[in-house]
Amino acid sequence: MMSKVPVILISGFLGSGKTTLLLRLLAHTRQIPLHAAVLMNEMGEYDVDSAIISAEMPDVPVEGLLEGCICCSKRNELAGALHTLLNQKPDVIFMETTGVANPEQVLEELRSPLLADRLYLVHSISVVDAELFLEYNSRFTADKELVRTLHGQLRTADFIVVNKTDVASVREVVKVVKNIRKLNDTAKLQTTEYSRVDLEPLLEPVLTSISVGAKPMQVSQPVTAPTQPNEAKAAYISGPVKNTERSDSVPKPRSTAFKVISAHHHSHNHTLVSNQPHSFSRLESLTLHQYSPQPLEKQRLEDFLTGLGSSLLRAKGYCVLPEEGTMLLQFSGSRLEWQPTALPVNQGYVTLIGEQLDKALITDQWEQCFLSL
Ligand SMILES: Nc1nc2c(ncn2[C@@H]2O[C@H](COP(=O)(O)OP(=O)(O)OP(=O)(O)O)[C@@H](O)[C@H]2O)c(=O)[nH]1
Repeated sequence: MMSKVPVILISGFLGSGKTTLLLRLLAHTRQIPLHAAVLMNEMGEYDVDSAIISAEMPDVPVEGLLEGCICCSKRNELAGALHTLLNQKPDVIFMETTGVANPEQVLEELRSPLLADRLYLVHSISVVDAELFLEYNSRFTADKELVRTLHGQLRTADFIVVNKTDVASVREVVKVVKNIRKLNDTAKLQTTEYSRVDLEPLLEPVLTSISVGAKPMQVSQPVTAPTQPNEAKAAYISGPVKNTERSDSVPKPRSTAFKVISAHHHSHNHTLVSNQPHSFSRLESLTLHQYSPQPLEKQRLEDFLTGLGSSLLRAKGYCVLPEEGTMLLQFSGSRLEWQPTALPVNQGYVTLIGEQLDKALITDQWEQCFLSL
């Protein structure tokens, strides 16, 4: 009989720190060493997160499912992608969902006959942005489908990472934990920053499966609290918390200055996948290409992104800058991060994810970034 491969599912809202956690897990599996494979699901047309992994760990097999969620529009492609990874005979498969995926449907798919014979879930991890959790909660109240998704991310988890505590006050963190506990009071919960969590207990079932031969397991045994936290700032909470521009000299036709590659409206039609009532999310993505002989200046791009205001929830991509070269751009929670990358990128791009994005205005503003002052 073919042995089953353990799966660790990582979900959580946009920009909460899922890929940051995944990179830590991958680095750790490499040390053990375990042969890990990754299924990456992205809302945009480009697989930024897979590129990050490939740049850091080129030997890790990654399958990307783009422009849709594995919980709805990409659900029928999930089995195929997982079987491709299974052919590489991994010791463990990490699945990272999009920030707007409901893991409840993903778990349902994993239990389907096509997959249940080959895979078993050892952990469902949910990563929460401590700084924005409360804000998103009140902002999206009217979006029933999104609320269901956010709650689904928490309810299905056996391990919850309350991340980004460096940019949230203690009061906020306490409130966030309190809110999470209303939805899930059994999962292990760790508050931390940059997804620094105790990795050993998370990987323990994987090691066990290898030593004793894979045996199916139901979701999900709570993660064993570590005897010694390996990060000073990380803290385990095992139960509910009680307290707390333009030169006319080089005019450019619009079409050469930018390119709107895709505009994806994220809509989960739950009538297709379950008996849930039909409802829609207003979140959408838009990919813009760096496509001009005019260099893209860092400051202009930063002004462009911050100028989009609160409708922009997340932006990521690779930009080729005149001085710095190719840089990975990450924007979440009105914070912008640049990281150098050795990844060969011919043409830069930025994927924007937001609420009711004014595409005409955005593409016009994007064009302005490429025009001489
Ligand atoms: N200040 C701060 N930034 C963080 C922390 N964790 C991650 N980040 C940054 O937040 C941004 C998003 O992190 P990711 O790990 O890509 O988040 P994600 O959940 O995979 O995001 P999506 O791709 O939108 O699903 C990156 O710029 C990270 O460096 C943290 O604890 N504190």
